[in-house]
Amino acid sequence: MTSKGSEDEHPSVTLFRRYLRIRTVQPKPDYGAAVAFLEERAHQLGLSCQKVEVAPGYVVTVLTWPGTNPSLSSILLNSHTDVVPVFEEHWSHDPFEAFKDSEGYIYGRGTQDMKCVSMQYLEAVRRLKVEGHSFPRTIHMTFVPDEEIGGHHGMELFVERPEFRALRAGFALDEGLANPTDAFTVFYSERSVWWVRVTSTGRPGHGSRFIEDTAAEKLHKVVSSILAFREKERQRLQSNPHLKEGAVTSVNLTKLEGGVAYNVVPASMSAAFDFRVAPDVDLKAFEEQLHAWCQAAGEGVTLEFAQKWMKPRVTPIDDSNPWWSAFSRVFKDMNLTLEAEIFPATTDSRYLRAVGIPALGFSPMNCTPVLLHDHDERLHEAVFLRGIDIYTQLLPALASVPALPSDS
Ligand SMILES: CSCC[C@H](NC=O)C(=O)O
Ligand SMILES: [Zn+2]
Ligand SMILES: [Zn+2]
Repeated sequence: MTSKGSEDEHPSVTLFRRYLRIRTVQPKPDYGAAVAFLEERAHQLGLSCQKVEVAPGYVVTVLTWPGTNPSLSSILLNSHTDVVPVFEEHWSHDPFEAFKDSEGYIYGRGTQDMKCVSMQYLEAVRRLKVEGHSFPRTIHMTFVPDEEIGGHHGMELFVERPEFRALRAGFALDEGLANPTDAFTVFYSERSVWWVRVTSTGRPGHGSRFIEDTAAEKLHKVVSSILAFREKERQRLQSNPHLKEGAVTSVNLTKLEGGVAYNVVPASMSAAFDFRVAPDVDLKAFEEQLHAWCQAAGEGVTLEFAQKWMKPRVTPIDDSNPWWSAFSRVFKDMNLTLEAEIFPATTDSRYLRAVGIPALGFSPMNCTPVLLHDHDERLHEAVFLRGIDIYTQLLPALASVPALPSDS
C-alpha cells in the first residue's frame, strides 16, 4: 500500500498524482499553482507556453508542438483545470492527496474529470517527441479555467480572442466520460443546457382561508406540466434500447423557493429547473412550449433563463469527416470498441463546435464506473497508462491528416 508514490511507480502516474494534489477546486480554484505546474511541464518537454488572460485571474495556458507544415490547420487538445467541490466526509481518502490503494486505484477529485486527460495529452506528446517523431500538423494543448461553472470566464471568452484564432484549430479533442464496459465512448454532440426559473405570483392572505388564485397553486400546475414531460422523456429513453441518455431531453426540478411563515399565503413562489435539451429538438418551439405551460397555469406566471444555450452542433461521425475517419481508424487498428454518443451534460466542446471547429469528446477510460462529480472519484493506474498508449496512436493519426479544403 502506498499513498505518496514509490520507486517502481510509472513516472506518468507520479506526475498525474502531483497534478491531482493541486487544489483547483471550485468555488476558489488555485489556478496560479496549476499554471505554474503546466509551465514547468512545457519547460521539461521543450514546448512553447503561452498564457492568455481572458479575464482578470483567468488564464488559458497553451502548450504548442509545432508541425512540419505550418500551412495546415492545427489539432487542439483541450482540457479544463478546475474540478468540482467534494463532500469530504463521504470520501474513503483525502480527495486531494491522490491516494493510491494496493490494487492501483488512484482516488481524487479530478481523476476522471479531467486531470487524467490533461496528463495523458502531455505524456503522449512527451513520448512521441522522445521517440523523435514529428508530424505535419501543429498540436496545441489548451488548459482552460472555469469549465465546471459554465466556461464563461474560460473557453467562452477564449474562442473570441485573436490568440485563439491564431491557433488555427482544424479539429479538437475535449473531455468525455468513463465507460464501465470494455468499450470506449466518444461524444460527437451535446445537449443544450437551459436553466429556467419559473416565478408565480398570486393573492396572499391568512393561511387558514381558501384563498383564490394563489402563487402556489399556479406554480404547482407548471411543475406538474414539466414533470409530466420529464416522465414522457424518461419512458421514451427506457422503452428504446437504441436510445442513449443524451438523445432525449432531461429535466430536473432543482430548487423551490418562497414563503415566509406557515400561516401566511405568499404572494410569490418560484421553481428552478435544469433542462438538458437534445440536439434534434426545435429550440424555438421548445421555448414556446415552456411559455405555454406557464400561461396555462394562470395569470402572473413568468419564466427567466439563467443559462440558455442556443447553438447545438453535431460533429459528423461518418467518412464525410476526415477527422472522424482518422480517429475511428485508430480504434479499429487497435482492436478497441468505440461507442458514439451525445454528451448528456455540458462541456467546453460546445464553444469550439459553435465557432465551426469539429470536436470529439473523449476520455480514455474503459472498464471504469462513471464517477465524475461523485464521492470517491477514482481511476485505476493501468487504465490511465493505457490512455496514454491510445493518445500515442491518436495524435500521429490526427496530426497527419492530409491537407483539407478547409485548410486553405
Ligand atoms: C451551464 S454550464 C454547466 C456546466 C457543467 N459541466 C460539467 O459538469 C454541467 O452542469 O453540465
Ligand atoms: Zn469536465
Ligand atoms: Zn465536471
